[in-house]
Amino acid sequence: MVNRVLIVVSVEAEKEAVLRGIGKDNEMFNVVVAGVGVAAAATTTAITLTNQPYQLVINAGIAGGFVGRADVGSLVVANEIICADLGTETDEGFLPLDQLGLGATGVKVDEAAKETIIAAFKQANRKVAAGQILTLSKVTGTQETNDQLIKRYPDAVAEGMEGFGVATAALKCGIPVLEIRSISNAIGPRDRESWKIKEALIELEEASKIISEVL
Ligand SMILES: O=C(O)c1cccc(C(=O)CC[C@H]2O[C@@H](n3cnc4c(=O)[nH]cnc43)[C@H](O)[C@@H]2O)c1
Repeated sequence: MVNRVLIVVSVEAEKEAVLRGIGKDNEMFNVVVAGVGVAAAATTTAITLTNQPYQLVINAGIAGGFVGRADVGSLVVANEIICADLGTETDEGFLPLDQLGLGATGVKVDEAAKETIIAAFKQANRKVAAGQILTLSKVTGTQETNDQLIKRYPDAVAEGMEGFGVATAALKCGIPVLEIRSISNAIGPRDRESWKIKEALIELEEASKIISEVL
């Protein structure tokens, strides 16, 4: 049984969806809006974690799903939170920070909490995929970048823009972390009109309700 959980989202609409799911007076959870991107996510998470004790941090929100791995309208749960653009370009391709000996680019999630939540999603007949969730500082908008990412990360299911920031802050504060997102769009050539944000927020609400029942 987890006593207090911090949920970090990037925009107000995600916070509202999460609160509809968990109940707005649920004292077990604190939902904070960090803003978009790793810097906002890391600083907000670190400041919040130093103000009060927490037993778990969850980065939640909407995300892009890799085609064939995570469909629009489904849920994704990270087994590892990866910063996919921290490193260097070379003539032979991208080299991540860890291969340069300069630090880690992945944070493992809390295994027990992850398994509990995946089982609960399945029990509730939600469509869910588990795998790496990539953090990028820009949304993938071409087929070429999509193809490079799926080649570099065969286990990746989705991409967002905050996970690694939240995870790094949680790691440095010694608090376990999860990343859970609902898929609003397929990753690939930019087609903003096709994003199903309303539907993804409804699914995020469903996911939050289930999370509040099992944690
Ligand atoms: O316009 C709206 O109503 C609205 C409501 C909720 C969220 C948004 C966002 O734009 C959230 C940005 C947030 O979404 C993540 N995201 C979603 N799809 C992708 C993607 O394909 N690649 C990377 N990130 C994605 C990301 O974490 C952003 O912070 C708008």
